[in-house]
Parts: sequence; C-alpha cells; structure tokens
Amino acid sequence: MKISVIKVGGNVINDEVALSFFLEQFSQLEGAKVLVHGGGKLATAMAQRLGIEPKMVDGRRITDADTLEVVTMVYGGLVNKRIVAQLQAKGTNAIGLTGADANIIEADKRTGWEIDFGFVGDVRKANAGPIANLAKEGITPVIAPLTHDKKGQLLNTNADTMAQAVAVALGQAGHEVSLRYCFEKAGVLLDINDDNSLVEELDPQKFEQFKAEGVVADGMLPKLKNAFDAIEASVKEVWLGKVEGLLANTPKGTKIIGE
Ligand SMILES: Nc1ncnc2c1ncn2[C@@H]1O[C@H](COP(=O)(O)OP(=O)(O)O)[C@@H](O)[C@H]1O
Ligand SMILES: CC(=O)N[C@@H](CCC(=O)OP(=O)(O)O)C(=O)O
Repeated sequence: MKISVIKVGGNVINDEVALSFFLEQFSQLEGAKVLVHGGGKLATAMAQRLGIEPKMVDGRRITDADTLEVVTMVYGGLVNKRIVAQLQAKGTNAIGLTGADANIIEADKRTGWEIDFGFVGDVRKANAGPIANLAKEGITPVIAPLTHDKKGQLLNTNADTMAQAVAVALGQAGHEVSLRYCFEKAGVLLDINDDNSLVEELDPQKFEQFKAEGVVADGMLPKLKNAFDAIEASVKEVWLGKVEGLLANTPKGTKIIGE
C-alpha cells in the first residue's frame, strides 16, 4: 500500500491558525496516512505555568519525573486529542495513539551520554502492523512523541525520530512510504531568514558541507539525520518544508537524496 507519514512540529502546533490550515491540508491528502506530532513548545509553556523550570541542553529537553508528567499530559493528552477532534471535524477518521499504544514503538531509556537526560527514550523497534491495519480500515493514526520500555516506563521521545522509525518500519513491511517533515520554513535554506534560498535537493555530501559551513544548525541537524536515515533504509521519498508546499499534489520543499 502507498502511505504518507507526515510529521508536524511545535511551531505549527503552537499557532492556532497554522495548525488549522495544516489539518485542513492533511485531511485533503489522498490515500493512507499517518500523522506524527511534536509539541515541544507547548510542553515548555505548560511546565512554566506549573512552576517547573524547563531544562534544555543544546536544545534537548532534560526529562525529570515532573517533566515526564507534563509531557505525558501535553503530548498524549492535550495536543493529541485536540488534533484528533479537529481531524474528525474535517472528515478524517483519526485515532490518537502514543508509541506505547498497540506497542507501536519500543524504546530504551537513554544511557551512555555525558549528561543524564532522564526519562528520554531512544527507539529500539517500531511495529508497523497495527498502523498498517488501522490505515487499511480507513482510520488515520495520530501519534504522540511518547514511547515505553516494555517494563511499564513511559519515555519522552523526539518526534522527528518517531516519524522516521514509523516510516522505516512501514517500508520494511513492504509499503511504499513517503515521509514529509512539515515545519515553518520552505525547507533547508542557505539563509535561514530567506525562504527564497531553498535547497531543492540535499544529498549526504552537501549535508556534510552545510554542517561544516554552519549552514544547517539547531533542530535542523537531528531532523536531517533522521531524514537521511529514512532514505537510506526503506523509505521511498523524504521531503522537508512548509505545509502548503509539502502537502500539495506536487510537493515543493527540500527533497532528500540517498547515497
Ligand atoms: N539551513 C536551515 N534551513 C532551515 N531551517 C534551519 C536551518 N538551520 C537551522 N534551522 C532551524 O531548524 C528549525 C527546525 O527544527 P525544529 O525547531 O526542531 O523544528 P520542529 O519543532 O518543527 O521539528 C527551524 O525553525 C530553523 O530555525
Ligand atoms: C526527547 C525529546 O526530544 N522530546 C521532545 C518531544 C517533542 C518534540 O519532538 O516536539 P517538536 O517536534 O515540536 O520539536 C521534547 O520534549 O521536546
């Protein structure tokens, strides 16, 4: 089966108008589809409202026990269910899940780093079966960035990586997968403030060059690592860009080219 795996990030989710536009475009996307969402910005805001100071190191969240409670409520509850309700209103029969539901994603608590990230999961294995079965029934899975370790522990997990793992598992199960990372820029840009400086195709050599020159930085580094991991595995096509470009019939954004 042909299936689209779409990731939407925190900047779109945090903007009511942008989120509604995204969900409209997503609803209109033809064929089987899966949505993986983030929500890091809202988790930061909610933690602050609860008097829990967010702790980030190099843009990565340290997830202590209190923060795990916040992200579980925000990602698995508020964001996930809001998206599901809005999709239902737009005629898409969505079901909200985390990586723990139907054992979609198993993870291990991150170890071996210099700093202790707390309850953060590194994906061990994604199981495509339940996702493909739902999609075949015409039900659209909406997946929140939480996983479990099969020992009862929930773990906060990067949404870009979750999207990659789901796409790769579906590809390995024989499906024709298109993975698209929607965020607030036109794609990978030569000048981050100029949407006209779009890099239309990115291969591993150019990626290495851009890293060395500092053209790509911050959240774009792990996003691109996931994008290349997907194309090198079993995913047919990987794109990054703005909602209006990526969810059009002919996608416009940055296309990832494998080795
Ligand atoms: N060359 C680049 N082109 C586009 N965005 C870039 C580039 N370098 C760094 N970025 C940053 O990467 C961000 C996207 O990553 P991230 O914040 O993790 O997005 P999301 O939360 O949607 O997953 C952009 O908002 C932008 O600030
Ligand atoms: C471990 C880890 O990185 N968890 C992320 C999960 C949310 C996420 O990835 O959200 P965006 O896609 O909106 O950035 C976090 O808590 O920020």
